[in-house]
Amino acid sequence: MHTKGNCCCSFEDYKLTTEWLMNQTSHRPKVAIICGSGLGLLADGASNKQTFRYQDIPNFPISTVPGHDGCLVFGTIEDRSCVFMKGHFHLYEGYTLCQVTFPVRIFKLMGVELVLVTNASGGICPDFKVGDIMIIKDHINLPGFAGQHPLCGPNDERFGIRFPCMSDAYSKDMRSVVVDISTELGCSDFIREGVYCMVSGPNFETIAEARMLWILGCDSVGMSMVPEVTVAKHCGLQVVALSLITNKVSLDYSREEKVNHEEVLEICKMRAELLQKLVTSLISRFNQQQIINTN
Ligand SMILES: O=P(O)(O)O[C@H]1O[C@H](CO)[C@@H](O)[C@H]1O
Ligand SMILES: Nc1nc2[nH]cnc2c(=O)[nH]1
Repeated sequence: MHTKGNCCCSFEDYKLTTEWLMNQTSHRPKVAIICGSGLGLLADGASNKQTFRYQDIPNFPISTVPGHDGCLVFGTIEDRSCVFMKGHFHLYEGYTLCQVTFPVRIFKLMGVELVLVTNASGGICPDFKVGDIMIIKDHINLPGFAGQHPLCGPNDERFGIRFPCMSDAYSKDMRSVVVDISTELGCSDFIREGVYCMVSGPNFETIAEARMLWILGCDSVGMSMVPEVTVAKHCGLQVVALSLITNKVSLDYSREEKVNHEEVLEICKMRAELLQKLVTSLISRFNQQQIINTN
């Protein structure tokens, strides 16, 4: 791999990994599901599964965070091939954003059309409760403001244009499908919509930082997803993103609770089944409505 700006992967690196995977599996997924912290269980609902450990896939980074299994699972849901990332990558692990987003371009080259991202985040909006699921309607790329952006460096036109538009990263139509499905599943009480802010982590927020994020318009905060969504949008993939509110972020100096990663994983376990139902129904609805090309 060569390095230029934040970019450390060449088109040949992406091609090599894609060809390797396509030679190993007959699955040709149209949907990729990126499972956030503790949410790898989302893959359990698929059948005809074929699993690859990240360390066995050429050029793939390796997961180092508890709650991220570190494997790519191909499987079918409602007769459609999907690919699940059980665990994704973070800046705080020491990866470049090129490495963090590497799988997204592999999905693109494999023929994926829709990326469904899940993650865990802290609720800033005081109305949010632990266990709520926030449909992401927009994001703030805080590391991006400081130049930590996955598209910095030479632009490869084979993936997308130099200056991509991000104002429609999370399509309204897709978001309304999620709302409809949650009503059908009887879980609309847990569903919220809001703005996710990415910070680099790995520390959780100070109270002053949390207050600043609330003033800036953020409803929840986490340490992932925005680079993957940015790269997905850049290469023309559709995106749906769901964030599980695993804790309430303290905006008040008198609050005694202290957040920790174990609590985050515990809440993910508690909501995994519901999220799995939601994801499965979403994939089947997208198929029915031919939001995903069925060829
Ligand atoms: O965004 P995901 O990986 O779901 O997880 C969130 O939870 C972890 C902290 O507990 C961080 O990795 C944060 O980003
Ligand atoms: N930055 C951040 N990431 C999280 N992931 C889960 N909860 C949180 C949180 O409160 N803050």
